[in-house]
Amino acid sequence: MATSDSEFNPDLLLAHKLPETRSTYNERDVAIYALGVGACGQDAVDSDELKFVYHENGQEHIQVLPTFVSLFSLGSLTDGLDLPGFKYDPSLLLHGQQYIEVYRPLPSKASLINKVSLAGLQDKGKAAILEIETRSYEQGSDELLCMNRTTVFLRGAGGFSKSSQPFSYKNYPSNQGLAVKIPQSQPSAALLYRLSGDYNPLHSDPNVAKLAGFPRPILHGLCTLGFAIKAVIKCICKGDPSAVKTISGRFLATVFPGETLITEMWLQGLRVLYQTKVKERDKAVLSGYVDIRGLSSSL
Ligand SMILES: CCCCCCCCCCCCC/C=C/C(=O)SCCNC(=O)CCNC(=O)[C@H](O)C(C)(C)COP(=O)(O)OP(=O)(O)OC[C@H]1O[C@@H](n2cnc3c(N)ncnc32)[C@H](O)[C@@H]1OP(=O)(O)O
Repeated sequence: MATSDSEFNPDLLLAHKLPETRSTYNERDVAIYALGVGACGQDAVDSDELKFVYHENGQEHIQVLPTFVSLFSLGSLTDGLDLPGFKYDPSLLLHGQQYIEVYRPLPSKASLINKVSLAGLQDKGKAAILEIETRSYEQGSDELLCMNRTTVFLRGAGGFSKSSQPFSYKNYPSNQGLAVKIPQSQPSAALLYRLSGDYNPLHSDPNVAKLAGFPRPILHGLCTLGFAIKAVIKCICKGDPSAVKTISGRFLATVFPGETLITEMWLQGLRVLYQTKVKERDKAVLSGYVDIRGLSSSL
């Protein structure tokens, strides 16, 4: 029997090949990103952060925050995806989680090829949870630089399972997942962060935000993640971004630009557990972990 493209069809969906994307960046992009997640926002000569925006002390290259690689997972995808055999409303999409692995120190400029695949789909009844994996290779050397797994929470797209057991697909094993105050994000935080490439109007246009069910534009999840991981690098890694191996984060609640983010962290061996809260509402908005390569002996 023929099925229409909008009817749920797991065979069609899981066989669907997502297009490769390309990312090219330079030191200017790296610095704009760092400013967008608050680097030097409190102190323009902060010795832990100046290296992310400037050739401090004549250093040869600007250093790259590990969360910068999350930008490679966006590519052309922020405009939405046509998925055969699956129907969803892009205006109700929320970023649910981000998982990042960084395999080597990031160059301050590069051209990358991003291989994109569907890593998971789950029916949660009121929503569908879709996971997209992006493996980024340096053009020329074909060396794998990093991997992002992006979870999107598609409100209103659940309830598609055809049997009594909710549909659940994952192509990877499921065992993968001090207190510091960080500055108040500026009311313009989302407008600055979007210059790093996520132009979704949910973060800038009051009318689009209202249609999606929010009183005003909300902050990009990856901006909150960038603020949180920068705090972990400062407090636990002594400012060394190359100490970060893996990052995992789940977006628990929305953040509005201008709210104060507080990140708390706990060290368990080489894993840092962290939680970010909005101070004004005492609400947890992000939690997760960072796996680090080693600890400085003075910690
Ligand atoms: C098909 C389209 C693909 C497009 C391609 C996209 C590729 C890349 C694009 C990336 C995204 C770009 C757009 C960016 C948007 C943003 O940045 S939005 C801002 C950041 N995100 C947020 O602010 C979301 C904050 N979180 C929330 O508002 C809520 O947590 C929630 C997501 C609305 C869920 O809350 P709720 O409805 O109350 O869910 P629950 O009842 O608690 O749980 C139901 C089940 O869902 C699981 N779950 C809950 N939260 C998440 C989550 N964040 N991620 C993943 N899964 C989640 C939860 O465990 C429950 O499951 P079960 O336990 O099995 O029942």
